Parts: sequence; structure tokens; C-alpha cells
Amino acid sequence: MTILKYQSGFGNSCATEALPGALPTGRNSPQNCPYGLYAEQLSGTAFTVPRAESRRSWLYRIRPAALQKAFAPYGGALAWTNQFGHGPVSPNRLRWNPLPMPGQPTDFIDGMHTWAGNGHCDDLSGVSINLYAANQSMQQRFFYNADAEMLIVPQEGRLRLATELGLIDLEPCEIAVIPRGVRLRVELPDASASGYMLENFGAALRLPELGPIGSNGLANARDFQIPVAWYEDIEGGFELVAKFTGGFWRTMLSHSPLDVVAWHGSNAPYKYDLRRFNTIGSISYDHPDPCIFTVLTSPSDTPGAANIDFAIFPPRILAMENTFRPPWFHRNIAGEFMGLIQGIYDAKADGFSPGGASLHNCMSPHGPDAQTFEKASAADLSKPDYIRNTMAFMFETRRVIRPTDAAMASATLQAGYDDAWAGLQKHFDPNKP
Ligand SMILES: O=C(O)Cc1cc(O)ccc1O
Ligand SMILES: [Fe+2]
Repeated sequence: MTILKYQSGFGNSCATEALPGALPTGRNSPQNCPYGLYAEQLSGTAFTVPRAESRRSWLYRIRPAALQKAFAPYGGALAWTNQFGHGPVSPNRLRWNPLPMPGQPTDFIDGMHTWAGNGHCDDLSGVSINLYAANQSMQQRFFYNADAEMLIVPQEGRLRLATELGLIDLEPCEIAVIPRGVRLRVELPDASASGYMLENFGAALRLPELGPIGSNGLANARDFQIPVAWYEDIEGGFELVAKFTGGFWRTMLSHSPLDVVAWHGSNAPYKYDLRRFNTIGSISYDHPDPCIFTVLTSPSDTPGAANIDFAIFPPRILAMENTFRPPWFHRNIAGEFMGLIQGIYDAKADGFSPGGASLHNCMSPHGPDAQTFEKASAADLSKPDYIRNTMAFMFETRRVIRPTDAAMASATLQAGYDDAWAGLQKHFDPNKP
């Protein structure tokens, strides 16, 4: 595959053209655009939000997106849902093995399996958490999601995201964010691909505040990569699948919608290599709260209680003294859904596999498994722990995370997850302070 070019930065206003002079100068909407292109605005925020929040782009394209026929219900994407139920949710800690590959040719859209979620796209609040397993590129078809911004976290196999605003190549340990409405075709350069996909119904993901950390650290803005303008000028019979209000719709197009020759603005897809994360932690004692590992956050209306935080547990060195170094035992207000991209997660010696998932909901007690507890309690703290070749992540949300019926019925649901803690011994001795 050719090495793609990207623009650098986060949330910045970009200007890019695939043909020289394709971007109109001095105005967004001239009477006639260069090369006979159509001008079209794609807004990702309300027009009047504060300027720092505003995300919108101007697209200069061969045909406007408006040139489409009526949608009818789409019969695929059968395992992708935004129905999370309203009844009581099990307080049990849950863990799943990886999703198996489908037996039939299946693309990214039809290979999406919703595992959990909360809120609803109608309310512009909440998330859906999905696992995908695909073995075929999207062929002669395109997709857009009106309900959510999509955060794609590959676990195995590469993806090429051919989007209206340009091409993005993704490999495991990289992530991509696709804004609402952006039309794309997901291609598989390898035989198969699997991973995780978060639908964010709330405010667009952004970098967390750095507070006393200062002006550098965590995910640095310049490491985010935004595609350059790229287009295809193809006629034919194409399907366009849309997701809107939790349902799927299809129409036919007589041309590829990836026909944006130039664009400018701040509403664009982007990618980020998680291996570039500047991991910050304690260099004295105690294990800090996991928010120190936040890559991206979608705030809610309540300051500090995010609609979704995307945090990672990357390779790092632990040197804290007189400290139990792995994650502590805890019961949190937030819902925590975890995935593993590679290696071993340092709170779980066993049973949490790459491609698997775990769910610890509001007030469900969890933390290190028995093996990890015993090992860390006896560790020689004069030496640092080098945690290498790992990449776990957490979707943390302010609301209860409701597993779907499919996730609860899945053969991948582990029966004995509670046993991870069953070996914890009583160490209490009132005579030994
Ligand atoms: O449950 C987990 O493993 C995630 C987590 C990690 C950590 O370091 C502290 C708290 C927390 O919820
Ligand atoms: Fe936790």
C-alpha cells in the first residue's frame, strides 16, 4: 500500500486540495466553484456554539451529497443495535472472550456486534460499544452514521478508511475518529480484521484538559493525523447505507460519494497512534486514578462527569515506593468497559485476552485478580516494573453501561469470571499491626 500523507494537529482548521486551485479563495461559496465543483458545508456542532467548540468543514465536490434517491430500510447490520433495554442490569462483573470470525464473507458494517451501551442517539447523549469482526472490504457500497461519531480501535488486521475527506490507514495500536455524517468505505488490506468501535452520541471527542500537568503530555495535539483531500471520480451502481435513529437505511447512488476534491475546516476524521501517548504517573508513591491515562473525552453537561472517556493502559515503568503498584480494589460510580489490543493487562494475570472485553458497572467491586494481588504484595519495590508490549483501554462513562441481550447470550461470555478474585486470602491478624 502507498504511504499516505496527513495533516497534523487536533481540532485545527485545515485546508487541503487534491487539484491545484480547487479551494475557492476568499469565500466559501462563490457563484461558481473552481473545476465546476459544488460547495457543501458539513457541520458537526450547532452554528452558535462557542468558537472553540465549533466544528464545521466546507467540501468542494463533484456532486453534492443531496443528489440521492429515497432511502428504504436496510436488511443487514443485524447485530448492530442501539437498544440497550430499560430493565434492571446484572451487577455481576462480566468478561468475554474474543468474537469469532464470521463464517461467511462479512464486511465492517454487517460484522458489527453491539455489546453494550447507554443513552440514546436522539438525546445526543450516551454511547454504544461494539465489537467488529470482518473478512471482506465494503464492495460497491458506502456508509454514513448520522447518530454518532465513531471511534475505531483495531485489535487485529489493518483497515483502510476511504472517507469523503481523505484516506486513513489504520493498524492495531492506532485509533481513528470519524465525525457524524462522513461517508466512507472500509477496506481490509488483510484477510480479516477485528476490533472495537465506540459510537459517541454526545459532544465530539476532544483532548482532556491538562491542568497542572502543563502544556505538554498525554496525547499531544501534533501527533493527531488528519487526511489530505483525495477523491475518486467513478460512475456505476453503488449502495449507500445510512444509520439514523438507531436504524439502518439504504439507497442507490450512480456515482461514488468519495468525490470531494478539496476541503477546509475543522470537522474531519483523524487518526492517532496510541504508542505516541506520553504516559504520566506517580514517581513517588500510590497508584493514580486512571483518568491520568485519558486520550480523548466527550464531556457531558456536568463538569468532570464525562459522557465518555477513552483511556489507555500503555507500556510504562512503575517505580512507586511502598506502594501496591497495580490498580487497587475499587467500586466506582462510573461504568467501565475494557478491551485489550495486545499483551497482558497489569491488573489481570489470566483470562483477559487480546480481543476480549470486560464490564465493571457502577459500584461493582473489582480490581487485581488474586494472582496479581499476591505477586504485587510480595514484589521487590527497589526495582521498577517494566510493563512492556501491552495496550489495554477503557471506555468509562458516567452512566450505567447496559450489556445487550446478544452480549449476555454470547458463547464468549465467561462463566467463572468471579473466580478471578476467589483465591484472595484472609491476611488479617489483630496481633500484627
Ligand atoms: O478496573 C480497571 O482495571 C481500570 C482501572 C485502572 C486503574 O489503574 C485504576 C482504576 C480503574 O478502574
Ligand atoms: Fe475499574
